[in-house]
Amino acid sequence: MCPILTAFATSPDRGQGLARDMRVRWALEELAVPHHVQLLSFAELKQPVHLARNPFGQIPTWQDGDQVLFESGAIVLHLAEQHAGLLPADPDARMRAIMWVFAALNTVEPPIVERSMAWVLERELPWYSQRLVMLDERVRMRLSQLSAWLGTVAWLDGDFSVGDLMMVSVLLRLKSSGLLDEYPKVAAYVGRATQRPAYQRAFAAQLQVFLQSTDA
Ligand SMILES: N[C@@H](CCC(=O)N[C@@H](CSCc1ccc([N+](=O)[O-])cc1)C(=O)NCC(=O)O)C(=O)O
Repeated sequence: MCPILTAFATSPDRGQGLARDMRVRWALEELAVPHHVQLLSFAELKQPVHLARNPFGQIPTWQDGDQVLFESGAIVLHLAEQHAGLLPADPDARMRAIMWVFAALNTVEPPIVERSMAWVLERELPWYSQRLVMLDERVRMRLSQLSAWLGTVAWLDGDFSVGDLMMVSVLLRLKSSGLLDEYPKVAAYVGRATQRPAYQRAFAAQLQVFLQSTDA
């Protein structure tokens, strides 16, 4: 039985690859793991059968036989542990790659998501433009720090790893903001990663879902 990844049947991002199944799709392609994608409607997310997989009623989830996981970070790390290619063999380098996954999810993603959700939920409110200045500055701080860390290296810590996959996945949510372009080293880093054939295959697969949906 092929493992199953769940994803949106109709993603609000209209095929831009911003929903969090994309980072799992990317890892699956990097690791060449056969899998089936089960597409769920928003209503199905909240049905008991999916809540049994993820109590928060969200995608992605990963089901491999009796094992069921939710949280894209946990799924990606599980895949990286199970299959060679995204985690170094050296124990210290391995832990540093995992460290960068947490940095992506816990330090870099929060200001990016807060900025993105403010646009979705607050852009009509009178104080939005003032708040956006602060939100942009908090994102710029992380981009500036990443830029300084990257310096002249290709990836965050040695070879491309699960840490880079997660960091780039988080940064891509800034694609339309223009903020990435203010930091050429970070923009080039994201560009390098999205040129990877595995990313391209994963992106094409999720785009196909949108193109085949009634929303296209
Ligand atoms: N921490 C969890 C969060 C998962 C999550 O946020 N899932 C979202 C989709 S990815 C988040 C997302 C949604 C849309 C865009 N977009 O750009 O349109 C980007 C990201 C979801 O299922 N939402 C449905 C719900 O909560 O009812 C993880 O990393 O797996």
